[in-house]
Amino acid sequence: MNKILQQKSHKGEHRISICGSKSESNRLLIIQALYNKLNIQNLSTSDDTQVLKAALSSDKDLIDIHHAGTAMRFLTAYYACFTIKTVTLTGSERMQQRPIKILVDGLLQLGAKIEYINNEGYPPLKIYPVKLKQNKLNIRADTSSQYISALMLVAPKLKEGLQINFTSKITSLPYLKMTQKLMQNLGFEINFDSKSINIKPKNHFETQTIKVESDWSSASYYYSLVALSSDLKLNLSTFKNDSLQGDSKLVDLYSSLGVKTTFKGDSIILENSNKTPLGVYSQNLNHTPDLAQTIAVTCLGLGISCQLSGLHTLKIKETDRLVALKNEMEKFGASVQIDNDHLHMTPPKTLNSNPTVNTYNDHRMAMAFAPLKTKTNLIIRDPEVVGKSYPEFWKDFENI
Ligand SMILES: O=C(O)C1=C[C@@H](OP(=O)(O)O)[C@@H](O)[C@H](O)C1
Ligand SMILES: C=C(OP(=O)(O)O)C(=O)O
Repeated sequence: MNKILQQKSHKGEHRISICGSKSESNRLLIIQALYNKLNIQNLSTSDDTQVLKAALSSDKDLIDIHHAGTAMRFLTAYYACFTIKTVTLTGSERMQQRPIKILVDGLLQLGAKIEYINNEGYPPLKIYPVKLKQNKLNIRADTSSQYISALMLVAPKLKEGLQINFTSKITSLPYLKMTQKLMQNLGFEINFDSKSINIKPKNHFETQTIKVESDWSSASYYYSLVALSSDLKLNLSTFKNDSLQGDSKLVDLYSSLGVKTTFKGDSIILENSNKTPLGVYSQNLNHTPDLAQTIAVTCLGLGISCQLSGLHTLKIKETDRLVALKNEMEKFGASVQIDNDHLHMTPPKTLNSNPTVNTYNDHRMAMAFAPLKTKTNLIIRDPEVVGKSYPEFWKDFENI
């Protein structure tokens, strides 16, 4: 199948079919588990989706979700509200360093019973079956939007729905909008303003079929590749103009990095516009945190400086992505300064040509650096990490 999809067509375009969005898929799997009446097409093939799917159909007392952040957060809310037996929820060594206290405290306000097994504030968690008593909670939204999405997804199945009040600014906002729109498309009632979200209970759910759009975050590596290759034309499917995914902002973000996007049917065509970017590339990426690595590496390959902000969530992801980016971009000769929320990169005059890039168990480190293969002879360590979100990545990439 991939062979056919990836053939170079007669128009000189390389065609790639990217699997369904992992964020959309994982949200839909929770709704499917709660209502049993949802057919999902084009489900993500990512490891993160597969572990969530397996967990939701498991009757074991110990659930291990490996590196999957959304699975950890969504299942914490799911079990805290609906489990009928005590469950231990754990993950990889890194997952046990990724904070979850904000979500757990929110659930405790509803009357949930959750204990930390090792370190307070971090997985693994022991979650007990209880009857919840409250339908309102106050929660910070500035650390990870996943905590809020987790609560939104379980809310309509709670007897009285849920009122979520924010006690801080919201980070990664488009991911909350994705949860909201996806749920509204399925018929759930949600009111969302800058201070709160109110979700009405819903018991009756008609059988529905929904098709997951392909993953825009995965598409970012092809945007980078096109930005770094003057004569490459790619056809990526299946994408739409009115995406639920905030990372569709790639279209704008890369237009000033020399990539033109054309929507054609259910595909996007990417071409190098041959408009060389000028000066320093400055962006606040708070709405698109998963694109930070791709964009920083594109700028390095293009030989332009970047000043990226809005990055404070990067240090609690698969690895501390700010440190990882600094370490690895410096191997190419770049000068990189980071603080809690920023990354400033000045490229070298000439890229070092043989660095070995470490990937820190982070799929996005491997995929973000891959397009530099057009400019250097880099080696990427542990390339199989890409399975977390895009298991077919190397096959698709090498075919181009
Ligand atoms: O809800 C989601 O599907 C996601 C939200 C984001 O996390 P944060 O809200 O923690 O930034 C993003 O980085 C992650 O890859 C997926
Ligand atoms: C941060 C990510 O995933 P998660 O938080 O779900 O592990 C990601 O895919 O870049």
